[in-house]
Amino acid sequence: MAITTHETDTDIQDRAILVSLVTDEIKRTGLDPEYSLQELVQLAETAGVEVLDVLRQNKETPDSRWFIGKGKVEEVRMAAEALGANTAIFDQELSGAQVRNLEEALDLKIIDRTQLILDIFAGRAKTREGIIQVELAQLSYLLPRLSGHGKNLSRLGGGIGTRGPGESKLETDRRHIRDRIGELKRQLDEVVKTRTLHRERRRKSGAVQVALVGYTNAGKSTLLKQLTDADVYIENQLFATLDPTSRAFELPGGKEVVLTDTVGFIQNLPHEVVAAFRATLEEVNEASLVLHVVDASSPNREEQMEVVQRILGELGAAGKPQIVLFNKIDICSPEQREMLPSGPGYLKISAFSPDDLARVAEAVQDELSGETLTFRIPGNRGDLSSLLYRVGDVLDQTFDGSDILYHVRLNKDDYEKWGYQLAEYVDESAEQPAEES
Ligand SMILES: Nc1nc2c(ncn2[C@@H]2O[C@H](COP(=O)(O)OP(=O)(O)OP(=O)(O)O)[C@@H](O)[C@H]2O)c(=O)[nH]1
Repeated sequence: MAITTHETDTDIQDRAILVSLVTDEIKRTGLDPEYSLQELVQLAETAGVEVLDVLRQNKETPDSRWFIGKGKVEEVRMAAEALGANTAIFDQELSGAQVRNLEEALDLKIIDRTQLILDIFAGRAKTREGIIQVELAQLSYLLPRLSGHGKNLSRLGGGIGTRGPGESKLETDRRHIRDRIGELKRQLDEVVKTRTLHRERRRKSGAVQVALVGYTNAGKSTLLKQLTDADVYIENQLFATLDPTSRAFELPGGKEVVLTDTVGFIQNLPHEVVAAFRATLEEVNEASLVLHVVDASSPNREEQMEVVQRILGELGAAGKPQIVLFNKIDICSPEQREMLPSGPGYLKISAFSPDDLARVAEAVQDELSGETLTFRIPGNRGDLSSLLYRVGDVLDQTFDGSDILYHVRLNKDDYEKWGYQLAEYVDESAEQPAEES
């Protein structure tokens, strides 16, 4: 028997029917709806939901009242009754009216993909910044979906879709929610300011940043832990990491860099999430190097890599130097291994293999170490001499008439930033000192 949505016991186990509507528009995007649905199953399980059945419909356009066709509504109702479901989760975004109509027709709690992701985020956020960002994303999502009386919200029972902003808060009117959004944005601005100060401090201290990015569940946290011995939360679940975690990571040459794990990416990452998490995600822009962790064992590896590149592009980080780490090679089939691209910028690894971790550390060191250049600086340009000392590692200096010759080791990122001032002083005829081994 279906449990009605009037229940308020927060311990109720959500038992859900999953529903996917494949419209012509979705077909045009080229995204695989079956893959999306598989991911929805994983998301639901991550949120602690028991998935009872999965129903699909193909339809040119969504129904404006129920999203799916009327016949399909009846099918969902019958399945829910037969299996004892209390929730229906839709793989696509629903409008407020569609949620209300479906609730009425089915007497089930109605959740869509975005709400499910936001709900997982709400359960995971730990830092103040993360908590503010999730609430902001949830309220931005809910505001345009509020009915005049907020009826759909007050009918929500316990379990998924109800974490984060408390029910009493949700029952208040739109103005109240707008005020709260304004307040959260102010709080977030404060947090962002503090974060910017920290970044400035890190930059001044010369700490080099390396960002781990990747599709959710690719193994970013595992790598962070393995590379730095950090105590990091790892789960075979989506979005185990929500708040960015930074740890010192020592390179083989002894230099320390700051390694940061960011929130996992996913296709159709709700735009409320991207907007609210922009400040966190933009940490990637501060990095000198991006380590793109890929689950090489996933049958959807290529789509996942594309999603990550697209989101990096949206964040303005597409041009960053990048090393692709094909992770979980230990569980890849020989065919999967063979399909992987190889060459510079690609490594095939298992996060559990010490040898592979050493190769990662070496690749990071090589990528960051940059090159040694000789600069011929006129003796009266003390400003350029001090710039060289500030941004590079001056190996030695010799006088040549009124000029000073500097041998300087510059990392690529610094050279990109400062090179324009120094480029015309590079002395290409000078002999480079031998590389340190
Ligand atoms: N077999 C195998 N499993 C791995 C490897 N690396 C990570 N895993 C497993 O993959 C799962 C996900 O790992 P996480 O490190 O939590 O992944 P994540 O990318 O941080 O995930 P999000 O927090 O969702 O972004 C865990 O069960 C890990 O134990 C690997 O090299 N080989």
